Amino acid sequence: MSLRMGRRTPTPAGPTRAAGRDTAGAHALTLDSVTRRYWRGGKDFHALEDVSMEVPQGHFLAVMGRSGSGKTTFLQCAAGLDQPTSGTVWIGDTDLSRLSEAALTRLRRDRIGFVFQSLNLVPSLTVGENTALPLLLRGMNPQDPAVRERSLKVLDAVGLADRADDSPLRLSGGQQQRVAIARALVTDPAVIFADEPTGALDPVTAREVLQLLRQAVDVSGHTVVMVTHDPQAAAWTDEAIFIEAGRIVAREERPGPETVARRLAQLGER
Ligand SMILES: Nc1ncnc2c1ncn2[C@@H]1O[C@H](COP(=O)(O)OP(=O)(O)OP(=O)(O)O)[C@@H](O)[C@H]1O
Repeated sequence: MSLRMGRRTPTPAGPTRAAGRDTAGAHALTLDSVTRRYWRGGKDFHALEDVSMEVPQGHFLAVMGRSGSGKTTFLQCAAGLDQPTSGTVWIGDTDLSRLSEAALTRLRRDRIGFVFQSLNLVPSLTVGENTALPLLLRGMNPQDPAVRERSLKVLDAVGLADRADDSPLRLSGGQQQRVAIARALVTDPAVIFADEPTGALDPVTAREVLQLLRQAVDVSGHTVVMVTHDPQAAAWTDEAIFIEAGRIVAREERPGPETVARRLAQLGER
């Protein structure tokens, strides 16, 4: 699966949560009646239809469903990479639909962490520099000791502080994915979106990566939204939602691998 950049119509930057919602601040991510339509084959096609959900802070959510069900569309709309046709997405108290393109770019840079299946590390930079990249994009000076300190801290959290000066090319796939997680953590984001983060890894390495995401939730209180096909991966999360034809059709709290596999099989039968 790959993330696609969507086109947005800039609107004036403005404040935040709709009047009347009394849960401000309690949720890291809120979707309210989010619909994403495409014009396809001469008619409207709903890639996402009337999706509402709230993800509390410090929650680990798995987004599951068959191929083409709408998982990537969900992730892209939730992460501000694509604009819903209707409905609203909040990151914390910020209504994404009210942000200009520039403000949205800043929000993605400063308040959202991304971990993709493809590793997206820059081979010409060291592991430490790759980790610090979001800070440098924010305008921090690479020579600032605080940058080095912060990247070493998150690299330490993923067990790779001693590789800070290495090239990412000298790391295994699993180690590179750990660097990607460190990079996602470096800005202390409101939400980390992970798109099949273990899709390219063997089961043992996948387990290490899932353990780190779990730790980011349990130890540091981060919020993680992870798209996955894998029931074993979903079993590390607090909740799995199941998407079919653009709608959330089921949810499981504390999902076990067998329950998730059964749910997925049921989706296949519908
Ligand atoms: N730009 C687009 N134009 C038209 N249709 C689209 C576009 N992007 C996605 N779709 C359609 O929306 C539906 C949901 O796609 P999406 O990529 O969200 O599914 P997915 O669950 O992530 O699938 P996979 O697991 O195979 O990556 C699919 O039918 C897809 O063809």
